[in-house]
Amino acid sequence: MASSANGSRSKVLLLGEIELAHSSWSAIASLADVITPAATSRDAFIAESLSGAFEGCSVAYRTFASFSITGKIDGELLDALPPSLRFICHNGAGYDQVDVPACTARGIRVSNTPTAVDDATADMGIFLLLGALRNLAPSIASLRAGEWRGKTPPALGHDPQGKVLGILGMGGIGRNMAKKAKVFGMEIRYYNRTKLDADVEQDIGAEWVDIETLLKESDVLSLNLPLNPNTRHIISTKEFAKMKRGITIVNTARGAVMDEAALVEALKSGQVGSAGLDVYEFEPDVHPGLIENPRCFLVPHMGTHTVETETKMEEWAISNVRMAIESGVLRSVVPEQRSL
Ligand SMILES: NC(=O)c1ccc[n+]([C@@H]2O[C@H](COP(=O)([O-])OP(=O)(O)OC[C@H]3O[C@@H](n4cnc5c(N)ncnc54)[C@H](O)[C@@H]3O)[C@@H](O)[C@H]2O)c1
Repeated sequence: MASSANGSRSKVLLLGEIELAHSSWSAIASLADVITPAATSRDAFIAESLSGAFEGCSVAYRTFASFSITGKIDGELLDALPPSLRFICHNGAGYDQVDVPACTARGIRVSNTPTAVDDATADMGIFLLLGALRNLAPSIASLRAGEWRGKTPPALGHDPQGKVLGILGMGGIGRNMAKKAKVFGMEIRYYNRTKLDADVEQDIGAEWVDIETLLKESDVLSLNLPLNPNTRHIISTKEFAKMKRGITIVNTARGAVMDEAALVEALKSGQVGSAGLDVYEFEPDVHPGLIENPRCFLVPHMGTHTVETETKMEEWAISNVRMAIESGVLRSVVPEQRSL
């Protein structure tokens, strides 16, 4: 049976719910004691931790939704958690809710769930791309309001065929989306910090361009890069001004990689023709300028919201918990900690 350094049974802190992978989680519960916080707010969580409730926990499993209990996993929170904590297993590909440098400074390793999310999030990207290009939001609303196509006919949409799709951030989701967009007859360009190997580029059928060219030549721009201090507001007023007038913007990454207020202005002026958005800068609040704009095709952060993908993500995150308990290593440590 897995045990901690002092020979006692391992303890796992469960932050959030297990929704689907119940039998894999039961197997964890047979290996380790599972501690669940009673707190429902950050202040109460910190107080509960300081009272010793999580003493001896070496691994934490956390969900995106557990942010409502703990807030950001930052230095303040880590200082309140017991020094026994060595691993944080995040259920999600994007881990901007976790301050990785603060974890690294305390010797805590962080994992995420790469690849498990690729198909579902890229599918959502394609759905938003088509919905925004085809200008579907007003007709969906008018039909539901019992007005068929509305009081005035909806504006004509655009076809994806022959359009340039620019992908900013060509990781797992970007590459998956590129392949799917190709089937719709789109020409794929991308900018990534590191250029893909030539054989991968050829397999996907995508051409690397610098970021200026990507902004200037894309008919549709899809944001697929992580949110971190380098990428926050990577797209704002200055970048919109460099784009083709009437561009379509798709964002399934994180709201704050784009300056949402600047997007609202660019939509108002017509510089941005339409937007398909899954993510927002201040979730769950959505800028009223997006909600009231009929050229915005909006969904509420539904990228991975399928039985199959949520199951895969939970299984993946749980496999990190299991490896941490059994072998003291993580299956998928986040890129920033790979060289440590
Ligand atoms: N909407 C959703 O439900 C949902 C689901 C999964 C992931 N996401 C978001 O999508 C993001 C991408 O996910 P992924 O699995 O493809 O990640 P990934 O790590 O596989 O790919 C991200 C890519 O972005 C590149 N990148 C990083 N900084 C860059 C920069 N400044 N300029 C250009 N490229 C840069 C990286 O080199 C990498 O290739 C995640 O970080 C997450 O925030 C959202």
